[in-house]
Amino acid sequence: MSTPLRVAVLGAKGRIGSEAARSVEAAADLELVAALDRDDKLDALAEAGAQVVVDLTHPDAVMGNLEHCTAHGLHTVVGTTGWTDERLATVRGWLAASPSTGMLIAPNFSIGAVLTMRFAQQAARFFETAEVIELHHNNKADAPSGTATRTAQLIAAARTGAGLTAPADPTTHGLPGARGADVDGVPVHSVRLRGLLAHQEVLFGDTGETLTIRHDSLHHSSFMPGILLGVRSVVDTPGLTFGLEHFLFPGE
Ligand SMILES: NC(=O)C1=CN([C@@H]2O[C@H](COP(=O)(O)OP(=O)(O)OC[C@H]3O[C@@H](n4cnc5c(N)ncnc54)[C@H](OP(=O)(O)O)[C@@H]3O)[C@@H](O)[C@H]2O)C=CC1
Ligand SMILES: O=C(O)C1=N[C@H](C(=O)O)C[C@H](O)C1
Repeated sequence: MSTPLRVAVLGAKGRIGSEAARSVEAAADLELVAALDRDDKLDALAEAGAQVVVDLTHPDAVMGNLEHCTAHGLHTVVGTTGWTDERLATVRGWLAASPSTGMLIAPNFSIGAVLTMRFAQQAARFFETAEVIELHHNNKADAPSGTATRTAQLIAAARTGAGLTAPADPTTHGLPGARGADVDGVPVHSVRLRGLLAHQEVLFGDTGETLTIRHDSLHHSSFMPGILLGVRSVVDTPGLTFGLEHFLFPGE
């Protein structure tokens, strides 16, 4: 048997980070060499001989972590949210200076969520109107969720690809926020409720019919196969990969 891949988890005391650390430990081909959280020194990653670092921390922390990891040639698998075009441009710059290093940023690691995004992309050109509702636990740091933002971007891109434009919203009376956040012309609504984990509905409507695509992550275990796939794949994939679909459906 070949030597296990040495993996570190950042955010290892958190909701998803703790589950990820346990999953890495349980995988025969992986070795958990560091489980770090707030206030731990990033120098511990190199000292532990980590090859891949999984970041499941906070949008305020992720950029500093990735700058350090990339500068030290550590591959990264990133579930932390808060991605903007500017942030992606910044990490691309770091990776360009470290050309053999790989980074996977995945808005969602669960297979059902990745499929939801794909189905939404396919449906977008057949329906004039589309809206996204994402529902999460009430301790989530960001809104809209990374998954909902990506879903809306993919719907908008599919519309553009089909020569369609977002329909005008005729709302002239309302309270601020009532129509959700506008992500590339797609309204995105965020619900935060104790008891929930991570859920999303993509609603499409056209003359006389609607289509609803719904996904529910009921436990953090839903994200683990995707994280492990990312860890095993990123070491052979230099540069930035955005979205788990590139590793789930390679070549498509
Ligand atoms: N892509 C995906 O599939 C998924 C992504 N996520 C994302 O992962 C991130 C974490 O979510 P969740 O586990 O719910 O959040 P939690 O708050 O439960 O966990 C985050 C952990 O990271 C710690 N932390 C904060 N800053 C740092 C730092 N600089 N270095 C190391 N650790 C740090 C936090 O410490 P403290 O509590 O002291 O702040 C906490 O223990 C979010 O961005 C979330 O959206 C979550 C699920 C799935
Ligand atoms: O914070 C969470 O819990 C989740 N965050 C990710 C997101 O913002 O899309 C993925 C999933 O929705 C769980």
